Amino acid sequence: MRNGVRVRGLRRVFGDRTVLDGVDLDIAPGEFVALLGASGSGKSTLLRALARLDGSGSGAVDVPAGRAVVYQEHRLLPWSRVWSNVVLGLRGRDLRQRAEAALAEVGLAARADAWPLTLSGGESQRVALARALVRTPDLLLLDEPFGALDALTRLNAQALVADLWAEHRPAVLLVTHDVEEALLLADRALLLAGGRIAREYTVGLPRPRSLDDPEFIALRRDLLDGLGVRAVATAKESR
Ligand SMILES: Nc1ncnc2c1ncn2[C@@H]1O[C@H](COP(=O)(O)OP(=O)(O)OP(=O)(O)O)[C@@H](O)[C@H]1O
Repeated sequence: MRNGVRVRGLRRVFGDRTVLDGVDLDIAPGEFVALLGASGSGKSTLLRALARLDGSGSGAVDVPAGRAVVYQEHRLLPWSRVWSNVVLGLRGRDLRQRAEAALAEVGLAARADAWPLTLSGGESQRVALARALVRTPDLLLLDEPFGALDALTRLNAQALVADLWAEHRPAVLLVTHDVEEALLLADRALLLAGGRIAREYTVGLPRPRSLDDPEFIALRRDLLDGLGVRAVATAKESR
């Protein structure tokens, strides 16, 4: 059976700085959760704990064994062809076929034999998504995966992630600075502040979501308020 995420009382201290101070977090199987918070609030630290890349915290962290992480920078190996990057570290037969199937899902079947340096930023990020998909994760951890993309490419990448999530239904934790991105994609948006999940917003809007929906706009304002950026929101809305 698929399982989700259960974190209780997670604390992580760097030197004399307590970054995570008793985080409780649940993500149900198949649920899409966005994590927002000020720069330095500990979002990536929490994501790394869920990825089990950092075992130095205290508290209980239960996560599914099948996990995949996508970072802001795609981390493709330049000396390996695209398909081989997708299945990097995997063993078994049919690796090429599995890579091609995952690349087809992100619209890059034709680039299987390309070198990573010949790809655009958006294409590289789609390869990174294919590399995550091919592992059929129960938990997909996305650390600002679209942060380095231009606005249009970013919108396309968000739509792709929405489609892939609907198709495969992993539990997702998406770390993002982008309130609209969180509200377009997530079932819940969490605000990390003071080392804890300080606020939680349920995004009960039907998908696909529209930026013009009055409920979307109201939620966006709430979240920006929570992040303490009301002035920016007002300026943007009055344009
Ligand atoms: N390995 C480390 N050693 C020392 N301090 C660290 C380490 N990793 C993170 N920190 C500190 O912990 C705090 C939280 O970092 P983290 O990267 O989790 O924040 P974040 O919310 O993801 O920030 P941003 O939105 O800017 O990416 C920061 O002050 C950072 O300097």
